[in-house]
Amino acid sequence: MSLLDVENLRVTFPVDGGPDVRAVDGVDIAVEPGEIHGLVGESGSGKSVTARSVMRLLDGAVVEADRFDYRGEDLYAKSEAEMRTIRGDDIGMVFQDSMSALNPVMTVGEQIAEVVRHHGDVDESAGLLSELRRKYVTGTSETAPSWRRAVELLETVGIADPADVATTYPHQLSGGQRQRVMIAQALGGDPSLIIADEPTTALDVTVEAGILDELRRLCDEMDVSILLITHDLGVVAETCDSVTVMYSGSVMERASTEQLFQHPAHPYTKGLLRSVPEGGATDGELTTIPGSAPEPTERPDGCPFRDRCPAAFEACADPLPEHVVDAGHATRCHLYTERDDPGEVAWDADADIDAGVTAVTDDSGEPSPTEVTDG
Ligand SMILES: Nc1ncnc2c1ncn2[C@@H]1O[C@H](COP(=O)(O)OP(=O)(O)OP(=O)(O)O)[C@@H](O)[C@H]1O
Ligand code: NI
Repeated sequence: MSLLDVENLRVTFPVDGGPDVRAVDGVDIAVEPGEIHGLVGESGSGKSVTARSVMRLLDGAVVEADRFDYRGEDLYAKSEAEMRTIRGDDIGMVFQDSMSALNPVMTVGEQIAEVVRHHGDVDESAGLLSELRRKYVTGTSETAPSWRRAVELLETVGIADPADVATTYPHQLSGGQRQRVMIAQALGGDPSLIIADEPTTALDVTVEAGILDELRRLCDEMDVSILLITHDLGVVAETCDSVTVMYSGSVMERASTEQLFQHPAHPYTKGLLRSVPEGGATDGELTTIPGSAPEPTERPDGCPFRDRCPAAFEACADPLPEHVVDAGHATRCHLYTERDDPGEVAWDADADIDAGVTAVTDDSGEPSPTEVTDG
């Protein structure tokens, strides 16, 4: 059973006096126990909205899905009180912006200890008076189990001198250390799933590599699954077991990392892959595909990528089909569907896509759409 299993997720933001914004438009996503699953796509593709829908943190949005199971139970059937326990205890979250996610006037040790106490694994009196004493008089006693656990967690995420660091405030730490503190805090609830939304985007490459290693190690050693959101396929290559590629609110392709890199099926994936240099590391944005993604309100019918796709043809205006490439590997692309007209069956999708993608990245400038409609 998948740890997280979401089918046909649609998220709509009602807009006063304008068309509603359909930020996520039919997304399937599954995270298996013990894996790091990457959610990758350009800015605005709906990655963060998808992640926040798992935490049920989308105020004002209409969230619909055919299935929204976590550990086999419908998350959207839970009460708000049950959700509060799940957030933090069962599902931890790590954000890109550690400075605004952490409390500036509390020591980092205190912030981690608070999550540990909330989780309830430690035997400590937790009455209002002792909370007030901890917060405003002396802070958590350094002999308290929750404090000792906080120091342990800081050590777990690779912080040197954890006992000292625990007594510091967020602004006294580097960006990389703060990211590690947020991971330690997420671990404080002993979660089964950590959702990390671009956790390394603001960091330089060496610090980023250290944190990705840390996530990989936590997944392998601590039995925690991770949904890792990134716009960087280099990060996916280095860190993830499997991956979902999103574009403008839709899933374009799902595969194991190996399948995706060795046999990419969707023209969008192929375009993205061309932005990853040999060796996997990238220095940032995925920019080799000419043009930009449509706003949710200006999405064309059918495949949202068709205006930028070098292999697009008239069927791409029809609703996206799903094509199974291999076990665990699926793509949503009309190039792979059987065509109704028997006169047009000879169809070498790979050649067409490859030709199209080459045309797009050709030095000659403008993309030259491949003629694929005349069979
Ligand atoms: N509260 C909101 N109201 C209206 N539209 C929203 C809201 N939140 C997000 N959107 C829209 O939903 C779409 C998806 O946004 P989302 O933040 O999920 O993208 P993303 O893939 O995480 O991008 P990035 O890489 O920039 O973080 C965007 O077009 C965005 O403008
Ligand atoms: Ni985002």
